[in-house]
Amino acid sequence: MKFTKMHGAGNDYVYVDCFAQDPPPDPEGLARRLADRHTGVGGDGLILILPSERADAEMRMYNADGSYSEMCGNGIRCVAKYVYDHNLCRKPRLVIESAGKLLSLDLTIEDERVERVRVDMGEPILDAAHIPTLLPGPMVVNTPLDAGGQLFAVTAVSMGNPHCVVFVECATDELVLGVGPKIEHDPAFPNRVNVEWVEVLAPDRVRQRTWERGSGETLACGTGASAVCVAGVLTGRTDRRVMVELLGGLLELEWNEADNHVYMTGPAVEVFSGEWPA
Ligand SMILES: N[C@H](CCC[C@H](N)C(=O)O)C(=O)O
Repeated sequence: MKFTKMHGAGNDYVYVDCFAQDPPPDPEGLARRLADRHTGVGGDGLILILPSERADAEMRMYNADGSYSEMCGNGIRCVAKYVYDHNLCRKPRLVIESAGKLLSLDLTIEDERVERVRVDMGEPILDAAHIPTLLPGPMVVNTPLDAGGQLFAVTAVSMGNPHCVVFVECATDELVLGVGPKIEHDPAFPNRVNVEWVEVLAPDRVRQRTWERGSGETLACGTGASAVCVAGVLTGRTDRRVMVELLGGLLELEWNEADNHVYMTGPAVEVFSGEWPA
């Protein structure tokens, strides 16, 4: 099986082009094997690129633990790059399907290759029941959550996948790596949850570390940065346009007031290709 390693701001996945080969029969198990950074290719998970009847391509994303995710922001930028650069569809605007949702992406092309992508992430989902979370609604904004014996004010946002945003003075390892997994598995989040730890540097700039559902700490999380942008506005901490500093790079986010859509702009990089024994 041929694969391509790509990353968006350091959030790296193993991509399998299913235009050219059949989808793997056990993507969950394959994701676990491929993601292992010692015995596999190494990555935060597996992303399948498939033909679609409704869009230019379909993305199906699996975390490092094999769990399926409805959406992946850094991943969809790389899917767009792969589709364009590998001549599956050479248009400067692509439509990609993920979990039944159609997303449109605008490509920045230099020397015939995609360098950066602007993704229309659609509208954030704020209704507690649809995050989903058992925390009291209708929306979860600065809501107290006891995790690891500490009380945090959390804001819950779904971008198709669930996020719990926590604004802190300093995103320490104790919080990110210690409390992160406790919140990921907290019964308040029936489908588990991605956890963003955010330092506000200025109304238009934040620093984010992410404990991801199913993958642990990643160098960047695109849907997470989208959730952070929304949570910053809801809690009065940031403007609607914000630069998000992540361990692996910078993402530009906007929660547009006119159409209520979140727009994310960032890089997409192809690292290498290889063969994996069938
Ligand atoms: N771990 C996430 C999926 C990957 C999201 C992240 N890598 C991104 O760029 O959005 C989840 O289970 O919802």
